[in-house]
Amino acid sequence: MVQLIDVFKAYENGTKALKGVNIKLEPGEFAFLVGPSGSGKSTIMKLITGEIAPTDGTVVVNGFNLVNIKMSKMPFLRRSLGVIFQDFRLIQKKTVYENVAFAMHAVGASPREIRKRVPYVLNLVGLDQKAKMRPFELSGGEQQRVAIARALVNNPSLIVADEPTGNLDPARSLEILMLLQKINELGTTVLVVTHEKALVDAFSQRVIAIDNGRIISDGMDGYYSYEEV
Ligand SMILES: Nc1ncnc2c1ncn2[C@@H]1O[C@H](COP(=O)(O)OP(=O)(O)OP(=O)(O)O)[C@@H](O)[C@H]1O
Repeated sequence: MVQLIDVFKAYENGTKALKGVNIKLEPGEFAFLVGPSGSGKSTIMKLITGEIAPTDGTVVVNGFNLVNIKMSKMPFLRRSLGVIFQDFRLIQKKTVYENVAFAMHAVGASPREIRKRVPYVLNLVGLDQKAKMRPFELSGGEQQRVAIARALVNNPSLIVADEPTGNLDPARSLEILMLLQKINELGTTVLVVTHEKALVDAFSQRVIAIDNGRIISDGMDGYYSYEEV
């Protein structure tokens, strides 16, 4: 599903963001990626979405080897992947329904498929009653749930979320992670970047800890190794 093998990333200014990273995420897994600011979390997310390329090593996502992927294959990778950001990135002029429908329209879904699927995902994230509202009329937690519905609507096999609770209060953050866990239980692989220890501790899930471009622990034991650094 996701495999990083001996991945190195040096940015153009010489910053060595990743120094030999190995991560394997099996289909259907849920994992947190944690680490201090500047440790390389976003770099890993950008490698997985194909936004940037590694300097060395191999990145395989949903069966696509991103090191030598043909440009013509990129839409297929993108379709198999849902991405969630800290700042929601919704279209303010569109309603909740339209924001989610737009993601289906963009990949060529028929109006009939859109009419069937959008209400289903809005119901899944608990927003079926707010379909006609626009993002500015919603709370932060609700806006993030729209973004989750949008990420889910094309039925991706993997969802990656980069600090999805960074703009939310603790109660809303917990709700969003519980929703991502529910989506995982329905079969989608989920990788969540966060630096909020309390949140990670609230879940019994795999925690991959990175520091200074290297994986320093990976398992179900939570944050311990990370705290000791
Ligand atoms: N485009 C870039 N050009 C040069 N250096 C970069 C670039 N993006 C990130 N870096 C550097 O790479 C390292 C890892 O950055 P990255 O954004 O992956 O960290 P992070 O763990 O996501 O941090 P944060 O929690 O603050 O978002 C840092 O030293 C950062 O300054």
